[in-house]
Order: sequence, then C-alpha cells, then structure tokens
Amino acid sequence: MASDQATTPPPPPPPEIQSHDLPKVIVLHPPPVFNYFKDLFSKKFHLLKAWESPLPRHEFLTNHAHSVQAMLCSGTGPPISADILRLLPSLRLVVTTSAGLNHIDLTECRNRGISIANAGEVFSEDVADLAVGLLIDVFRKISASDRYVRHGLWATKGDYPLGSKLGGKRIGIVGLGSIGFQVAKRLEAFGCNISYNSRKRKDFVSYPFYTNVCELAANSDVLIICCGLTEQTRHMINREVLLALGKEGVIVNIGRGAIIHEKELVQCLVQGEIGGAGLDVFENEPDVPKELFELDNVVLAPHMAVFTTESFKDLCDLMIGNLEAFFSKKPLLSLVMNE
Ligand SMILES: O=CC(=O)O
Repeated sequence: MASDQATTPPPPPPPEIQSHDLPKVIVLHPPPVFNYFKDLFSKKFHLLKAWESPLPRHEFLTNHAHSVQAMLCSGTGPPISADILRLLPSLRLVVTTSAGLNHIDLTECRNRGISIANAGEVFSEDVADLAVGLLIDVFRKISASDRYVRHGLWATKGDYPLGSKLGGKRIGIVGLGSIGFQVAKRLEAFGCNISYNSRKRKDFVSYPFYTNVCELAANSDVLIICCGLTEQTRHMINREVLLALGKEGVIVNIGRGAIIHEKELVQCLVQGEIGGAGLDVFENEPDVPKELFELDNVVLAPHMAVFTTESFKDLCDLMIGNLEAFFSKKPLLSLVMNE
C-alpha cells in the first residue's frame, strides 16, 4: 500500500485562469462600485483599465479597437461620447452602473446597434428614501438644528425656530418612473397628497396628472425631481416653475442637477422666492454654488442617493450578470436599448 502511494503521481493542479483568457471589458474610469467590489469583476473579466494606462485615452482605445466588445461605465466618468464610441468599432454593449443614461451618446449607440444595460431598479428604493429624508430635513430643519446644537447655540439662544409638518402637504412628483413611484408610496404613507407630471399618464396610479410642470408646481407645496436628464428635461425647472411653486414651496432634486436651471434656483433661494431645497445633485458636480452654503433652508448631499452597501452589492451582481449574459449570448438582465 505504502509503496503504491509513493509511486502514484499527484493529480496536476487545475490550470490557472489567466486574466487575458477572460472576456475583455473596457473601463475608462473606475465606477464607484469598484471601490468596494472590483475583485468580483476582475475574477470574471479581463478589465482593460484606461485610467491605469500611461497611454493617452484615444491611443489606449485605438489599441483595443478591434478586440473589445463590451464597456463598463458609470455616471461619474467621462461621457461616453460618439467620438469615444467611434474609436471602438467592435463594441456591442455598454453597461452603466447608473440608472441615468445622460452620459452616453444614445443616438450613436442606436445607430451602431450597441446595446445598453443600466442599473435598472436596483437603486430606486434607496433614492426614494433619500428624497424623503431630504424633504423631512428641509421641513424639520434636522441638519440646521444639528449645527445649532454643535455650535453651542441651544444653551445661549434657547429653543430652535418652528419647522413645517410633512403630513397633508401637496407633493408634485416630476417623473413617475420607478424612483418617482417609490417616492409617492412613501409620502402617501406620511399623509401627503400626491400629483405628478410625466411624459405619459400612468394607468397604474390614480394620482392627479399634470401635463404641464408649471401647473403642477402651482398646485404643489413640494416638487420632487425624479426624472432623467434628456434634451427635453434640461433646465425644465426654471425661474417660472420655481415662482409657480411659490414662497413657501420646497424643491427636492435626486434626478440630475441640470434638470433645474441652477443659477435661477440659487437666485430664487437667496431672494426668498421659494421656501427651501434638498439637493443631492448639481449642474457641475462636485462644484456646488457657494451661496447655498449660507442658507439653513437648504440641505445638501454629495450625489449619494444610491450609496448603500446593500444596493452596491445588488448592483455588482446585476452588472456582472449583464456582462455574463452578453458573453454567453443570453438576453441582458437590464437592457434599456437595442437598435
Ligand atoms: O445617480 C445615480 C444613477 O443614475 O444611478
């Protein structure tokens, strides 16, 4: 027995999978999800990381022009412009870790037959939670009163000024997609009255529908911006809409900064023409207009509505699932556009 064991050679170790044997995915800029789960991606895909290459971006792209079929991007990296897409003639799929698509040249993708997969509804509940959180913060002055306590003003100046009640407020939701619907559900539970504006009336809700955003504002105490940024929605919330919302009106934006005309919003807030704002997104992130720092009726967040551990893990599974489906010629899990 003993001698048999000595002469039987051990089984060969399983062949190491080299990263260059894995399907290639080009990434121009690290998406936020890489800060937590990059290894999960690099175990499955050969990531071509433009930001780690000493080559200028166009040269890096040109070097991989004919071998790369899939790209991973996010809303925080460089725009996926027609110029970038043209440097990658073999590209067939763009997967974005965002729900929004405003950083991708959709026309070029459509013309080239490049499919797009996004974060789908992975983040909707978290984004809706933050929208409600920002609104409660503006009404009940949570952040401002936190500063009051920390600066020792409670002891010297006494009770904090009154806030506003959330229940009973008329909420105008701009964009009743999956995020807008989650916001509506939450605020209904707080006893608010919901109305909305959207590209189309939604049959699955009985909330009053306004085709005109200005009319919605005029009939609301609060506007919550939940739509995507497109050429139609850029600067849709301008001075006219804000004045219709009125002196006590509050605006919350968890969509994209440029849906609001930011200069006009700042002016209305500084001049007391609207009542307050809760903002997670800005026109030129990470720049935030300095005038807002002085205002206690404004609550600011650094575009973090989607930042929860739970959603990032779900996002990671969805992104990997989309890439695996693509490479094994199966239907994408969160396809947003094809042809
Ligand atoms: O802003 C975040 C997203 O679009 O997912």
